[in-house]
Order: sequence, then C-alpha cells, then structure tokens
Amino acid sequence: MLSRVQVLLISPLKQSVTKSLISLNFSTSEGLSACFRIALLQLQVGLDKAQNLANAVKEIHKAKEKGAELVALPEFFNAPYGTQYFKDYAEEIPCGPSSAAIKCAALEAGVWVVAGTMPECQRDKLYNTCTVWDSKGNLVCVHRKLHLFDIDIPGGIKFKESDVLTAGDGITSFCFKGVKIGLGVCYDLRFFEMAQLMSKDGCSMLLYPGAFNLTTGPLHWELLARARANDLQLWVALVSPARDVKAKYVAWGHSLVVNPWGKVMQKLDERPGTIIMDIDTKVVEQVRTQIPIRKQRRTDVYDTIYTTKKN
Ligand SMILES: NC(=O)CCC(=O)C(=O)O
Repeated sequence: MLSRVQVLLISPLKQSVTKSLISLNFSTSEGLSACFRIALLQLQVGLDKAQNLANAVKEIHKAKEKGAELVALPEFFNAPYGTQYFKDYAEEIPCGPSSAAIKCAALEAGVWVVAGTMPECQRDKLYNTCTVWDSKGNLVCVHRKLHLFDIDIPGGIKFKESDVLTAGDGITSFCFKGVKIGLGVCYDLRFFEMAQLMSKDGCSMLLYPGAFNLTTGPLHWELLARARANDLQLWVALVSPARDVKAKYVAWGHSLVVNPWGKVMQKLDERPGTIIMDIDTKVVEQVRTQIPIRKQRRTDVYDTIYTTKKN
C-alpha cells in the first residue's frame, strides 16, 4: 500500500532554520512496521464493584511486569452484565471511581489501558462505554457501544440492552505507537460495515471488549473474530470476562487474538487468565501485499461509507 508522508528538512548550514516540506511515497510493506506488546485481561467480575476495580488494577500491574505496553479489559470490567445492574453501577465519565482507578493504574504502571466497558450515565441516559487511557493517565477517547444487544433465541437467550441503554452514534479509533486501533463493543463485532470503515480509516487492529454467552459464544465468537481479521486483513483481539456460572448472565470467556491471516494466535478457556501477545503490523502489510483484495474491490459497483460523523 502506498502512503504519502511529509518530511521536515532542517538545514544544518544556516543559523536560521530552513524548513522545507517534501513529500515522499513509501511502501508500508518496506520496513515502516510497528510492534507492541498487548495484554488481554480475562477478569473475574462479580457484584462487588470495589473488588472488581481492585482486581483490575492488580492485573494491570501484573501485565506491566510481563512487558505489556497496552492492556485491555473486558466488557463491564467493574460490574456484572445485566440490564438490572446497569443503572446502579453507572458512573459519569471521567469523574467516577472506575475512571479514577484506571487513570491511576495507567499512570502508576506506565501503560495504556483500554478499559473494557463500564455503564456510563450522562444526564438521564445510560451507555455501555469503553474508555482509553494513556500512560500519563490522560483520557484518550471514548467509544459508546454502537449496536445494542437485542436478541431473542427461543430456548437459548433473550436479551434487550435497549430496555435500559442508549446506543452511541460514532465510530472510534485511536493511535498507539503509530498503530491505529479501532474499537467496538461486543455486539458491534457482528457489524461488518463498522469494522470495514475502521479498516478503511487505516486501522491495523480491531479491539473488542465483549461478553458473548453460552448460546452464541460457541457458535459465533471465534468465527466472527476470524471473519473480521480475514476479510479486513488486520489483527483482531476480543476480551471477555471470565465465566461465572452463578451469574445471571454467564459469559463465554475465550478471549483471543487473531492475526491478519485469520489464524487464532492465542486463546483462553473460560477461566480467569491473561493473554500476552506481540502485535506486529508487518504481518498486516504482508497479507495485504500477497492477497491484494484491498486494491481489487469494485468500488465502481459497491462501497461502504459513513453517513454520519466520526468520533
Ligand atoms: N454483550 C453483548 O453484546 C453480547 C453479544 C452476544 O452475545 C452476541 O451473540 O452477539
């Protein structure tokens, strides 16, 4: 893939700095790759919010000891998942205790944190919201779940987030060590167009905190992750809470990382655990060069476009 960069030239021969902007073409398959270490924390989450936060903070520090630079938490890392809980556990962002705990952990550990999701209240509305914190404790961006989880599978699962939650209205990505990472929350994973727009925006990785269940988890969790990775030729990471069989909503677990070839690189089972994985964007460029579907799309016949604002 060809990209254009602007290079600032500074002449050493003159006292006054001569600034000259030139443009270069370069191939991102030729060495301009980036690499970083990610940790996915499959946390045990229960009814006690303070304990959930303390556990998340402890595991962030442990991930740092293992060399992680970016640490991702699951959907609802601070609260049990269920429409009956959202209101009681909701906080304003960034002034609630969960934001404070994660901000402090990111700063103290010196890592970036993708803080899974938490129930967010703003005015009279509730959202399922992912926050991203840099290693100085700054809030980098916020993604509100765009597609609410409303399904009804007789004999399987019935869930209606929209009874309580309001959907977000934007697509969100952030830049980490030169790598653009797109964010989605759980059910968002099912919507290819959203992922494709993040890919078109230059994302080399998509990260989804999520909590599938025992009906759809075995059927679709890994399949969707591999589909997104293969279709869009990028890294995909899914981070689930660990399974609690006594909970009202039983999470599937099985956090995983899929590479841009669609191969599952690491996967947990249903128990608490951590994935540590080195993400190299060279692999993105390799597969995109070798199977160049991105250049072969028939955008004269079809396309996927934004119809509203980007976050
Ligand atoms: N929390 C969620 O959005 C669950 C999504 C899910 O289980 C699915 O099948 O989709």
